Amino acid sequence: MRKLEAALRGQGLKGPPPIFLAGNVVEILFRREAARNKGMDGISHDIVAHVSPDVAAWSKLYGKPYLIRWLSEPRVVVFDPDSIREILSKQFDKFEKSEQQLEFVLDFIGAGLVGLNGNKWSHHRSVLSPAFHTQRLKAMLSSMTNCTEKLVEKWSRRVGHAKGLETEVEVQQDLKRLAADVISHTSFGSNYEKGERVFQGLTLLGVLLVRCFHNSWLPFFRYLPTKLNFQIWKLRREIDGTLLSLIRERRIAAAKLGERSSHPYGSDLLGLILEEGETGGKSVKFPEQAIVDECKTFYLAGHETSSSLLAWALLLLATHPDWQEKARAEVQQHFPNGVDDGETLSKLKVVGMIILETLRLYPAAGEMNRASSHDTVLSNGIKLPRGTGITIPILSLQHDPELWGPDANEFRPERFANGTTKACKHPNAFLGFSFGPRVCIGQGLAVMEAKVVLAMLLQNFSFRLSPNYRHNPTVQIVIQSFTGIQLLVQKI
Ligand code: HEM
Repeated sequence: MRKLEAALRGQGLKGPPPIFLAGNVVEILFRREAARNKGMDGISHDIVAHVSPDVAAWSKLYGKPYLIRWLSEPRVVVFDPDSIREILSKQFDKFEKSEQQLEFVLDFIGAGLVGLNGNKWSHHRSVLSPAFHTQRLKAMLSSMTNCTEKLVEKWSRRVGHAKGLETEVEVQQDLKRLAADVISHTSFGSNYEKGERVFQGLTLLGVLLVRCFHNSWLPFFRYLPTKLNFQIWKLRREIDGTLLSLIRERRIAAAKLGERSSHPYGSDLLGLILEEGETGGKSVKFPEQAIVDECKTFYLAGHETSSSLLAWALLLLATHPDWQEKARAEVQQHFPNGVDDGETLSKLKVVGMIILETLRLYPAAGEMNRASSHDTVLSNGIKLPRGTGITIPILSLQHDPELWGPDANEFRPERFANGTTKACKHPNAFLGFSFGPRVCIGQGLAVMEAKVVLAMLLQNFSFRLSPNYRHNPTVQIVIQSFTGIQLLVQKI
């Protein structure tokens, strides 16, 4: 690693001085925590220096790109969209996720799509992709509307029906519950209650693993027989056991149904994966543990990301009443009687632009990491020896005035009127769902969910900002508001 770092510094890359074992991790966490504890003055979408103060300060001090050390891994923080396109797409086969980057993911959800590289990754991706095709997702519309209906009822009870009545609601927490409900239903259909138990277990596991991560510069800490580790191991066994029993029940039910049904395993995500894994004509069968790990992956990748998007979208609509009105008018035009048709969702252009602009200003994933798996040269001349870590600072890139113009920190959904590639000076500067072969596999599901939820909420309520709201976006797995999002909600 020392040789590798010397080779990077030899090319003129500079960065903050690392400390023994921890590299720059402690300073990054410390800076982010200090910003979070301080909060922001007023509502501004110019949030890079607040959410990623390390990136804002070090890119000014050391230039772009700059060099950090994550524990023992030297990482280049890359800002230039051409280099990012090479890493994610053009030279895709030369970049993967390093063991160090994946340690937490593998401990948490095992070897699913997010945590795999190489041939294993491409096998999983080809088995899973058909489950996310638009036509199959449309079958999930009623799951999404049913879950959202429960939230509409809950808020209606709280707000009351009389005209002019307005109540403060902390929407972020409720939207997290809604997104968990949606992912439980879309993943497990009628077995969603068992699915919910799994997801509650995963939430606790995440908390325990973060505690464990704080000691991760002690070598082998994860393997020591500590009380914390025993708790983690037990919980992991329970979660996997529940998922395995679900899979076996489905297999028995499918064997009974035989050819009498077009989707004998069920038409939720679990059923579709089982169907593809068993009968999709793939040469290598999908083992049970792989399915277990993919179910956990959907939860990790699809829960907090979706709720982050929804919560920020409501905040932005509450603070931009003109866009709230435009979006509501569009929803009322295309869905006069509730959200009842998956085909028509594609007509929600304004809502679609609002979703993209929300993800640009408040991307759920604030950064992505890779490592070079071969000695590689980027077209700007930077040599990346094998094993070099790479950070792509999505948040910073999506707020860069040089790419997005002087209004980069303003909410202007119309910039997406002609799609993501025409929204700014570089066709690949929007990274909300990433791009290239590892583009978010759940993008279609996430956008469909966001459209359904926003449409139903706009049909039923109007939103204004509560004076109790304090703007404090921060990274806690995803970018979310540290103290929730308080809105004044009125029934319409
Ligand atoms: C607003 C919601 C979402 C956002 C913003 C989002 C964003 C992203 C991003 C940026 C990546 C690339 C990460 C990387 O390469 O390091 C990704 C990958 C992924 N996402 Fe999403 N995601 C969302 C919803 C979902 C949903 C609902 C699911 C599934 C149910 C999902 C499943 C995945 C998976 C499995 C990957 C890994 C793909 C691979 O490596 O082949 N995501 N997502």
